[in-house]
Amino acid sequence: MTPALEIRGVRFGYGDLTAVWDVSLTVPRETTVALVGRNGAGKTTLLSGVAGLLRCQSGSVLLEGDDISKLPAHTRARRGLSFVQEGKRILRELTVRENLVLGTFGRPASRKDAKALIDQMCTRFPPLAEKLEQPAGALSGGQQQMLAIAQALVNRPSLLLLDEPASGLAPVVVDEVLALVSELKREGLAILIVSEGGEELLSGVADEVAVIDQGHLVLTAAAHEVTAEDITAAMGIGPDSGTVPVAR
Ligand SMILES: Nc1ncnc2c1ncn2[C@@H]1O[C@H](COP(=O)(O)OP(=O)(O)OP(=O)(O)O)[C@@H](O)[C@H]1O
Repeated sequence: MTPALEIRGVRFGYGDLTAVWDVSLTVPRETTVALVGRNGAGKTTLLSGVAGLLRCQSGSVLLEGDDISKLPAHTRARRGLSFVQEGKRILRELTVRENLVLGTFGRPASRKDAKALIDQMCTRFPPLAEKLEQPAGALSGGQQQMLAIAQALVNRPSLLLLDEPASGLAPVVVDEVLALVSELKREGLAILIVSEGGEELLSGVADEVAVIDQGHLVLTAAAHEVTAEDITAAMGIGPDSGTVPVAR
């Protein structure tokens, strides 16, 4: 079956700086792939490039078999790619409802369909339903992350890119976010989730793991076939480095 996402030998960077070198990675349908790596390894750059926020210096990106490498970000969104950027990219001054409505603009929906999609999110995320007419900035950190994910879901994606969705959240909220990721996977979504640590592995959310270091993909494996030590070693984190290792 054609994979949800196929990344073939891509390079992405900023001006003269190349931050991701010749990376190839596949995300099969209904599969969650965790992309892990140290600070500055190139995780966000790779996701931003796949989403179309950075120009492809070389290589190609295929969404459900179609080459989207040259398409602008908004067209990729319309094709079913949703990107939740790190740091809760919601509009704090707008209400929760308005943020959700914005999410429906990626793939044009009739007013009736857009309303149905927002109703679905209210059922899925009761705390958002309760605060639908309040400014998004009034939500807790965890609820803002839920809103960011809900905003991505109303785009009816076939591929969801999640950049460190658990970052800065209380442990109980991290568990909620990871439970949601598992649920979305069960519902058939393909997910590429970035993590600096190993939360996704810990909770068994990821089916596959890809490790990136200094812009190079250094390990890809089925999650059940690698140990925490394999991953830590691939990340270039030694036992004496002082960096918290990936836990399992
Ligand atoms: N806007 C930018 N302009 C120039 N260089 C950048 C920019 N963003 C990132 N970089 C550089 O690109 C490299 C990869 O950064 P990137 O943010 O992709 O890493 P990361 O693995 O996501 O790290 P983190 O976990 O800290 O977010 C780093 O050397 C970083 O300094």
